Amino acid sequence: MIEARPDLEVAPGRYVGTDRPCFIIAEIGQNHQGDVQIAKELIRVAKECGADCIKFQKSCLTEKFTRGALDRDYAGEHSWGATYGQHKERLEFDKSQYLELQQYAADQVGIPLTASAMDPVSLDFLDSIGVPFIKIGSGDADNEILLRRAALTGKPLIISTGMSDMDTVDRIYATVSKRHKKFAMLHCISAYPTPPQSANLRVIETYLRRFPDVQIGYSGHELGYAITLAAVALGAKVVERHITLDKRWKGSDHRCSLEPQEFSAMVKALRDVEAALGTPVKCVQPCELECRRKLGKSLVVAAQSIPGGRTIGQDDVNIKVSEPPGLPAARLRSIIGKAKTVRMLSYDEPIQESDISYDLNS
Ligand SMILES: CC(=O)N[C@H](C=O)[C@@H](O)[C@H](O)[C@H](O)COP(=O)(O)O
Ligand SMILES: C=C(OP(=O)(O)O)C(=O)O
Repeated sequence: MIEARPDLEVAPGRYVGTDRPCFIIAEIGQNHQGDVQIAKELIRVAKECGADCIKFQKSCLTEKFTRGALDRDYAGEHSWGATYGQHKERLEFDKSQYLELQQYAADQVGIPLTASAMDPVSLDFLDSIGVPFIKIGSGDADNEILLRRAALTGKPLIISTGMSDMDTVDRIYATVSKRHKKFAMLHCISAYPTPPQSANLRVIETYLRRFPDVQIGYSGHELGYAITLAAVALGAKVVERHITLDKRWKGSDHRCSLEPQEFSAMVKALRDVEAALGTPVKCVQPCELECRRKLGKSLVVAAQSIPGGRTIGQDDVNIKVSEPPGLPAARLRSIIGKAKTVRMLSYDEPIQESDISYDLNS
């Protein structure tokens, strides 16, 4: 059971909350290949697919990595340079490119743009260009310095919790909630792709119980989107998935990203799942009435005939599909030994309300 928790305004007028539609982030990440035109195409396509927001990853490389980390060899089929630093440099947009993309997203496409802040300089940069919320990726789930600083901006935060244990997640909650509660935490497994047996979606339920006053979501890296739909069924109110124009492209994330057709199908299926979750109250739905009229069972006369004025006994009644329908089968216990016939009823006749009376003294 998911209790009410305060709504989180993640973009002007767009709230994440228990009774709100799930907020879907299309993570472009580095899938733009370092090309602004591809990035724009991805922004346009993400909007067409029904995403609520698009996201990049912003790093200041010398702030995020040590010299040694930048200089390490990074040969491989998904590498854009001989060293990790060269590879990352190629995939990083600068300030003017961000501003161009931000303007494009706002004016030409109409979708909010944000990015994960992967170091303090990038955090300040994103804050300065007025992104609607700041994403903190799993790589910084245990980075108390960045989390504290992100919380101090006062901006809404969406924080992923891949590569973390519960102590780390508790620390994220403690660090940020000391400043404010305008944040969501996303269950995430940082494996590309994530094997289904490692997705551990029940963690979402754990988070919902353990953190009753913040929003909970899911950032998925599995192949396809069935597991993401299950996350929504378990209560995720923010969903993040990578989007790509072609899964076969060079780059570490393309393979476990969703191509436009698949992303669209996920959004549609996700909206169906949300609608289908409905309410916990069991009741007959208006759309079932047609079937109930055709195949719902009625109380009918089992005996050859029942004279008027007799208290209806167990052997007098059967339950069948009847035309016209009679009293619903569920009324059985309310008439046996309690109701009297007001006229003679014959075999197979549906018993109607007007055919019986109750002796109030019996
Ligand atoms: C943990 C984290 O940051 N994960 C990100 C978000 O999911 C990923 O997009 C990485 O940036 C990407 O997989 C890195 O690939 P490479 O190392 O080839 O640039
Ligand atoms: C690493 C990121 O995300 P996640 O941890 O949710 O995959 C990110 O947003 O940059």
